[in-house]
Amino acid sequence: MRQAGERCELLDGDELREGICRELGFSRSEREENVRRIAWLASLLERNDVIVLVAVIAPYREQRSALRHRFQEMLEVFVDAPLEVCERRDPKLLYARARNGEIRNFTGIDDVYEGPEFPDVHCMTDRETLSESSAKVMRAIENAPAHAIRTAASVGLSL
Ligand SMILES: Nc1ncnc2c1ncn2[C@@H]1O[C@H](COP(=O)(O)OS(=O)(=O)O)[C@@H](OP(=O)(O)O)[C@H]1O
Ligand SMILES: Nc1ncnc2c1ncn2[C@@H]1O[C@H](COP(=O)(O)OP(=O)(O)O)[C@@H](O)[C@H]1O
Repeated sequence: MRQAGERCELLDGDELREGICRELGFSRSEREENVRRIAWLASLLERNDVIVLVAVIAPYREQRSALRHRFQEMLEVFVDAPLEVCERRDPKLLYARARNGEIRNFTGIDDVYEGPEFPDVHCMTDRETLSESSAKVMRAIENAPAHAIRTAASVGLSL
């Protein structure tokens, strides 16, 4: 996206949990607070015409839908894979640690994940390549009305 001249930013749950969300754990209220802070940051960036990719678990359907009104435009991307595929990948060995009881309240093992019923983009990562999944996301952003308006504004059109 940057190569295409877009102003964009990636907010990754993992990284923000070492920064502005440092003291938060994984109880329901802490996950909600984590997502609330990240959404607040994303809305500030959006206000400044930045396209923000928010890579968080955000496990609660109700909170995700409540956040929609905070944004001029929000696309919900479901990065989906069956549990057994996640466990096979296990790049950080967290599933293994959750299975042997070292980590409690782990999403998908002993904690809830309420998948979106009607995501704007559905990436079935066990059946598509990384570039197919990212192309889907890029297409959805390009087709989003707010993006079209911004692009038109930057070339001097009015919609
Ligand atoms: N108990 C438990 N459950 C889920 N995830 C855990 C847990 N403990 C640590 N981790 C690591 O934290 C990352 C998920 O953090 P998020 O901020 O995205 O989660 S949430 O939206 O607040 O639910 C997630 O990072 P990613 O692997 O990059 O998704 C995990 O590595
Ligand atoms: N289509 C796809 N989209 C996203 N990730 C994929 C896809 N296919 C395979 N993967 C793999 O899934 C894993 C995702 O791990 P990671 O980046 O740690 O995810 P997260 O930080 O979102 O939990 C990586 O090993 C990645 O290569």
